[in-house]
Amino acid sequence: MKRDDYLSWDEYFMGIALLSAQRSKDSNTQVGACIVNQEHKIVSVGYNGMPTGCNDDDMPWEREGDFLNTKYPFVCHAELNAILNRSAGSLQGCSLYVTLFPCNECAKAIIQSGIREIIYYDNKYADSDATKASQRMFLLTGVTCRPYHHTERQMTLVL
Ligand SMILES: O=c1[nH]c(=O)n([C@H]2C[C@H](O)[C@@H](COP(=O)(O)O)O2)cc1CO
Ligand SMILES: [Zn+2]
Repeated sequence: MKRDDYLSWDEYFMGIALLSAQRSKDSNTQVGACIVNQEHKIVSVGYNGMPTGCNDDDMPWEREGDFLNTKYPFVCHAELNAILNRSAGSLQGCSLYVTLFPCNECAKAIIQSGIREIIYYDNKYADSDATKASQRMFLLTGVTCRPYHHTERQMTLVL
């Protein structure tokens, strides 16, 4: 008999975004992203972290203080990493599963890459200007955004 409690596509791809977020060294916000093509094949994943070659232990992870002593000018966002990490092919028509609604800088990269759909898990900075700018650009360019529909499924991985 066919098993019926298998993961839906949305659960599967958001699950991979959530798992990827667990690689983040950011103690405040861990973000994961998973890019999927129209054939439901994963083409890339990413999480927020310092640029390759910038040692995590030598970089600031603070949120406040002098700008250059915070993480903000340095950290590479999960969505940008996922866009840049793909090994081959175009992202035209792809969907992005991401654990946090994209900021305006990532929105630009998302639009330029050809990604046409965003599924986001959390939108904790919904009131920020960055989010408002993203929404404006997504609306203008026809990139659809939908919140992830939580299924309340609990999963435990024994690693
Ligand atoms: O869309 C995003 N993608 C993403 O990877 N990030 C990262 C950058 C930072 O490491 C962290 C945000 O830090 P904080 O919530 O402490 O301001 O999340 C942040 C956003 C939205 O701001
Ligand atoms: Zn961003």
